[in-house]
Amino acid sequence: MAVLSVNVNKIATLRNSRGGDVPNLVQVAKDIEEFGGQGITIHPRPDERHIRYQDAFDLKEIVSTELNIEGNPIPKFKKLVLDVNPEQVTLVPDGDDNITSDAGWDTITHQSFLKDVIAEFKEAGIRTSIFIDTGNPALIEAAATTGADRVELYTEKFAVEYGKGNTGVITEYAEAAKLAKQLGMGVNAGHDLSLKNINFFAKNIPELDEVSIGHALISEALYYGLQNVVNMYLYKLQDIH
Ligand SMILES: CC(=O)[C@@H](O)[C@H](O)COP(=O)(O)O
Ligand SMILES: NCC(=O)COP(=O)(O)O
Repeated sequence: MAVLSVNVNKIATLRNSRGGDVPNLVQVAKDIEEFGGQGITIHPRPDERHIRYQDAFDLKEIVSTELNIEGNPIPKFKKLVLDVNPEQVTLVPDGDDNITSDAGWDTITHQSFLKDVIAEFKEAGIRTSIFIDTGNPALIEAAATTGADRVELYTEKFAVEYGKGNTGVITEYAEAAKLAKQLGMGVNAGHDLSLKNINFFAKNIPELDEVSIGHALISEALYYGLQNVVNMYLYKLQDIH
């Protein structure tokens, strides 16, 4: 069964909206683990509009499952990750002013940059993952040459097309996952995964190691409650192969 890593960016967004400490990010992360969550994901952005760099240190102290830090490896992000030493780092090619992540890496153009960054993180004992688009096998092949442990399949297109009933979109994800595994990499996935689409996605991607889910999960928790939602995802991910 794929590991469920809960992205808590939106908890930090809510906290920051009042400038205080409600909700308390560390407590929410502890509760998510208590409810069955198998990982905590954060994506500190350069303007720290939701996750602050200090949050990464605070979470490292208490996360007992797996801390995954996502971001573009600009110098201050690299330093943060090396100082915090999470279980996993996911490299995402975001611009500074991105509203959210909107593309995977061009692993061909940035092959040597990624190789160097990945070597540094691996040296520190941190598992590495590269955020990647599907549909072009050459990008997965180039990802493998960087030494990355895993790829994270960027699932926005899947979510949009599946939402319109175009279930055939899964083929490019299935092929990308299969190729990544053949090349010796693990397979993560994320972006816009939700209670509506997670079961179909996971059922069709037997190679799936981990999903990171935030925006939809926190929105769904407004209706069902956080504990129920975590368990609904676990149920939809369990033993489906
Ligand atoms: C890498 C990725 O897929 C993103 O979904 C990201 O982690 C979410 O970031 P925001 O919460 O800033 O939209
Ligand atoms: N890596 C994807 C992630 O952490 C969460 O993305 P989203 O569910 O907030 O779209």
